[in-house]
Formats: sequence, structure tokens, C-alpha cells
Amino acid sequence: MVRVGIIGATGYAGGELVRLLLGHKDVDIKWYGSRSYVDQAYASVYQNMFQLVDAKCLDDNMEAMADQVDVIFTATPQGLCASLVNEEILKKVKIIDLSADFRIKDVSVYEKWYGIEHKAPQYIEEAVYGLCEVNREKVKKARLVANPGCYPTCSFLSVYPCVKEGLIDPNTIIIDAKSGTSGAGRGAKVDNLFCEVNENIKAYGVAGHRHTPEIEEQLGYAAGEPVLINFTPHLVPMQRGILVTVYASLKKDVTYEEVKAVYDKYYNDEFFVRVLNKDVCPQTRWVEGSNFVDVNFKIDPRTKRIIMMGAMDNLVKGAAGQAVQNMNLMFGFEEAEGLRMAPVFP
Ligand SMILES: NC(=O)C1=CN([C@@H]2O[C@H](COP(=O)(O)OP(=O)(O)OC[C@H]3O[C@@H](n4cnc5c(N)ncnc54)[C@H](OP(=O)(O)O)[C@@H]3O)[C@@H](O)[C@H]2O)C=CC1
Ligand SMILES: CC(=O)N[C@@H](CCC(=O)OP(=O)(O)O)C(=O)O
Repeated sequence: MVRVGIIGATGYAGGELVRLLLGHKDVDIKWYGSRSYVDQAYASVYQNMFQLVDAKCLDDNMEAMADQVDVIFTATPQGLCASLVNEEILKKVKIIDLSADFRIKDVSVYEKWYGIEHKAPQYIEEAVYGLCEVNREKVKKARLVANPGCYPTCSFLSVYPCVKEGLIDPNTIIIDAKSGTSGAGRGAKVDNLFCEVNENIKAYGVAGHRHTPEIEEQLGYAAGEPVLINFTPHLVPMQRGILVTVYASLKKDVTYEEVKAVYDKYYNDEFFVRVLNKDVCPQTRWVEGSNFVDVNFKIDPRTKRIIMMGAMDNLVKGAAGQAVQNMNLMFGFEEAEGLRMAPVFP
């Protein structure tokens, strides 16, 4: 059994990790880390865990945790993981960080977009960007994994085949993204109150969202050259789910069959990426509660652009599910262990 500790187990991403890990046959959760609920029963924070989890919440002492577990998930605000991690800890445990602390390789870019000083830049180079479909072999050997962001996961996987195969000009990419409110976390914020979100839709972070450089960096690796994009997220009145609609200019005339063959080349063997049938547009309801990303595309010969689409559950493939997928790779388990659940409906 792999012994697991979670720092931030009381947040939305941490709660989803608990739900998924309870269904993993090779995992024993030893430490439910919290800041505000220390000594309180975990199931009193999340009543869906009544009679399923008896443990009480513990603190966020990463050093003490490292003596008792094999892997630590940090599902905490930006900057916390970097402020806790050190060599002693990394000698004892593997770390999967769900925050953005180790996603961006250029520390000055991280500090600019996140507005905080990076407390452990010495580990940025070593950290592996945990997008399993692309970095699978590196993840297997990693001791520190940077779990990708939710919007970046959905955006990147939706366009990756077209960028990698040079079908589109990557610098013409425009990503229109929408997220449910759980993406903003459980902490109380006026913007996320029912009356603010319900019956409403709005853009936010326009021309300045912190996921922009993360998406650009990963697309840059795929394109083999620096990439600049426009990324506009929207908050929609749903609990879970991300939908992205991505526009880009085609470099040459292509047929549906040619582009479909490119998507199949990259995703035929990827269990969690489903390329939908012709003309079927991804919907968040068809992936909810699952680790799937549904993708598809449509060519617009009039404008010589291609429209690429993706849908994903922000808390699963966008956070906890992808983190478990990474853990499976790091510990030599079957990659889909604990993650084979079908999406819920309705
Ligand atoms: N929500 C999502 O869809 C996604 C989230 N993520 C990332 O996961 C991380 C957590 O996000 P999310 O679950 O939404 O956030 P929440 O606000 O729901 O949860 C934050 C968690 O961190 C804990 N925490 C907060 N401050 C501290 C601190 N100073 N020391 C220790 N623990 C602390 C909280 O503990 P307590 O409750 O006890 O105060 C809580 O458990 C973030 O980095 C986020 O970017 C990544 C992808 C998607
Ligand atoms: C709706 C909403 O607010 N979403 C969050 C993104 C989710 C998240 O926590 O970001 P990471 O994926 O980088 O961890 C935001 O826009 O900042």
C-alpha cells in the first residue's frame, strides 16, 4: 500500500483527491492536512465522507508528514508548496503539487504573473510538468511533479495535435474558456456567491490570466518555438466543468479526414482523451465526475481557420484525477487505477 498525505485536504481539489483515493486499491490515506480544521473529524467538514473516513484533520507539517507517508499531495494556495519543500523531505517522499509553484520553468515569469516570490527556485528545473499524455516517461522517474492547471490541461490537449503536426499557426491561437465555480476554490469570496454567479456569465482575467504563460510555455514545446496566445476565461453558473473553444489559422488547406488522422495519431492510445465523432461538440455534462477530456474540431474553409473544442471536469482531470494519474505512473501502478469511473449523468 502506498501511504498518502494531503496538505489542503479540506479544499475542493483536496476533497476530490480524497474521494478518488478512497476508490484506489493500493492507497491508504494517512494524513488529512488542513489549516483551519485541525483536530476536527474530516467527515464533519465533508459529510459525504460520513462513515467512510474516520480520521481527524491534522496540520500542514510537511516534515512530520514525510516520516509517515510515501507521497504528499499539496492542494494548497500558490506559494505554499514552494515554501515547505526541502531536500530532506524530497529524500523521503514524492511530492505532487496541485498548485502552480513548479509548472513554469522561468522563475521570473512565475513571479511576474503570480505576484509572489518563489521560495524554492532550486527545484523548478527538476520538477516534471505532470501532463501524463505528453510527459509520461519523465513522470515515472520524478520525485516532484507539477500537476498542470485546469484551463491549461483542457486547452493544451484540445490543440496539441494540430500544433505538434504544424497544421496551424500557433501564434494565431485564441482560447475562449469557461469554468464552473468550483474552479475558484472553497474559500468565501463575494464574486462566487450564489447571487453573483447564478443566471450570469462574465469574462475575467482578460489579457492577464495567470494560466496564459503556462499554456504558452507548453504550446511552445510542442511547436518548437515561442508561442503567444490570447486566453480569455469566463465564469459560468455551474459547479464543475471547463469548456474551451479554440480558434487558429490553418497553414494549408486540409480535409476533415486529414485532421482526424492527426488527432487519432496522438490520442488513439490515450484512455483519458476521447476524440468525439464528426460534428459532435464536447459538453461538460459528458465528462462530469470523470478523468476524461473530450475533444473535437471543425474546419471552417470560409475563414481558413480551425475551431478546436475540449470539455473536462476541472476537479478531476483538471486537478485531483490528473494528480492520481501522476501518482500511478510514479509508483508503477496501472495508469487508470482508481480513475476508470464513467462520467455522472444527469
Ligand atoms: N479548484 C480547482 O478546480 C483547481 C484547483 N487547483 C489548485 O489546487 C490548489 C487548491 O485549490 P482549491 O482546492 O480550489 O482551493 P480551496 O480554497 O478550496 O482549498 C485550499 C486548501 O488549502 C488549505 N490552505 C489554505 N491556506 C493554507 C495555508 N497557509 N497552509 C496550509 N493549508 C492552507 C485550505 O485549508 P483549510 O480549509 O483548512 O483552511 C484548503 O484545504 C490551488 O493551488 C489551485 O490552484 C488546480 C486545478 C483545479
Ligand atoms: C473559476 C476560477 O476561478 N478558476 C481558477 C482556476 C482554477 C485553479 O485553481 O487554478 P489552477 O488550475 O492553476 O490550479 C482561476 O481562474 O484562477
